[in-house]
Amino acid sequence: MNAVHGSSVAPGLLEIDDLHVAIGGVPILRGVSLQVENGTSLGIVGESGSGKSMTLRAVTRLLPKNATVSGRVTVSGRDVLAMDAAALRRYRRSVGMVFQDPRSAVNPIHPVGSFLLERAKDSNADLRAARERAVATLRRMRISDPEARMAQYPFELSGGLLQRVMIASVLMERPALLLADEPTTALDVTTQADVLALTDELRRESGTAMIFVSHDLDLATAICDRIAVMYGGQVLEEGPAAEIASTPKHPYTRALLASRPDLDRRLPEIRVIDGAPRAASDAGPGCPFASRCPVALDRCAQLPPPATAGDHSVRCHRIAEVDAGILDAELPLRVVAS
Ligand SMILES: Nc1ncnc2c1ncn2[C@@H]1O[C@H](COP(=O)(O)OP(=O)(O)OP(=O)(O)O)[C@@H](O)[C@H]1O
Repeated sequence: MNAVHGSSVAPGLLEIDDLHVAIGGVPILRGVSLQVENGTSLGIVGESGSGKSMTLRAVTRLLPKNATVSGRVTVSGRDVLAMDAAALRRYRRSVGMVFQDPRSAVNPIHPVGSFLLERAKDSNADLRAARERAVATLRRMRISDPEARMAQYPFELSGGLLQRVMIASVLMERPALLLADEPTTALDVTTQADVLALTDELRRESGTAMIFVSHDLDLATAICDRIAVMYGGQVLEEGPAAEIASTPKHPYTRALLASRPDLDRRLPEIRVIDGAPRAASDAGPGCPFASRCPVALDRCAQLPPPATAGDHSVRCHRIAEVDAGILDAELPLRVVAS
């Protein structure tokens, strides 16, 4: 499923360049640079508090009032940070957004059909055509008996079904960009996989690019073209999903992979990385992972700039040794259960 589309030469649909966000003077994002090309998907992965959601919020300027922002965010060449209120409203309407809890995004007192029709009408004034389009989209999302579903209220639908309705309604408008923040975290594992596979299928059909935020590296590598690994408000590694999954380089990415549950062995426990994640607000100029990193050196007190090989970049002083396999014992990709 992983494929890298587009050319690294063509300008991206979305360009984030040296983005800094502070809230009430507390640094949250510390120089995030990312690119998403038309029709491709980027997974942003990291532990809680690493700045994934804040990055998405900065893309739509949905930040707290006391936030200060610097850097550049451009979408199709338009400078998002410089938009006036009217331009920002238009721009936000053009971006699809899906959040963790579908119930928070729908009005509980209206049937789901009214919500879908509202969206279908935006691009088609004819009510009958809008209804047909809404029903077809539900069917495409493999929702059985879509006409009956249209008359149901949100509480009558399971979380998985309601999230599928939400995603269908967002993709119906064929946005150039879909922002999905942990869209399946509230669902059980099997439903998660189904919903994500369908989302990916539909977004590819409509040529929609996606940023998929998740703490689950496996899930993100399964559906995204590229992966950015964030920690402490910074991107520590970025590259093609298949490469990140097979040859992760940053010690933090390796720790994330090693700490996932071992499904092959059906071990129920989830292993965690030793130590607590560090918030961007606590980090100095050094690598934010240094205090938990098994191979940290004194020089990790300064985070190096990204070292790029092909289209895979990593911020780590020990990258040459990682590449040479010298640190494999200290940075295992599988932790053997004791
Ligand atoms: N409204 C806010 N005011 C102040 N700090 C905030 C606010 N929202 C988030 N933060 C802080 O910003 C940092 C990044 O938060 P963010 O929500 O982007 O993390 P995340 O990686 O998405 O985590 P999670 O997976 O838990 O959602 C955290 O340290 C968080 O405490």
